[in-house]
Amino acid sequence: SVANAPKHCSYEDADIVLSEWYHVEVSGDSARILIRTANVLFNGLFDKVPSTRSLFARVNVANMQSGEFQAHTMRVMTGLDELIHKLHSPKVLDSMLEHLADQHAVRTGVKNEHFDIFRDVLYDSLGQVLDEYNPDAWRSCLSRIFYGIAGSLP
Ligand code: HEM
Repeated sequence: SVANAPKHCSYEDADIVLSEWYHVEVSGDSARILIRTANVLFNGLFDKVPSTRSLFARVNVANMQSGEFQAHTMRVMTGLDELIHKLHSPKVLDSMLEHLADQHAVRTGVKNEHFDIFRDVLYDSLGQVLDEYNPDAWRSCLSRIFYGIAGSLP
């Protein structure tokens, strides 16, 4: 709804997010960090709304260590990484968000509220993932991203 429309992700906010995210990318261990983070996010979602687990049956959520589920989590996290990298290019970002919105809209049972939960778990996890974490900048830019993907979901 309009009431949930995101705060502006300013150029300066995007700079902060990009430089703090850069730490993950140069760590030399980014794939593992991203998979671990994604598992925290999905476990957080499954704990709060257990019925969402079944949405990931196709990617073998029954075994979260499996290659299928890890490949899924890498698709999600590289997707997020690509979005973060486009925070300075709003037009490109919007078209990527639109594409992701379409990809999620076709998955019956995926709801806007699931993204709110996922987002809040992400806010809580970033402090452990990042060396430096400026929550205001991340909130301002991630709310733009989450609104773009999930704003039109039921
Ligand atoms: C930052 C947040 C997220 C990003 C960037 C993201 C990105 C993606 C991407 C790139 C795919 C693969 C699309 C494809 O190949 O068709 C995907 C699949 C999917 N996503 Fe998300 N996602 C996010 C959050 C969520 C959340 C919160 C849900 C909640 C239920 C969700 C549900 C799904 C489902 C059900 C699939 C299909 C899994 C399958 O392959 O069977 N996603 N997502």
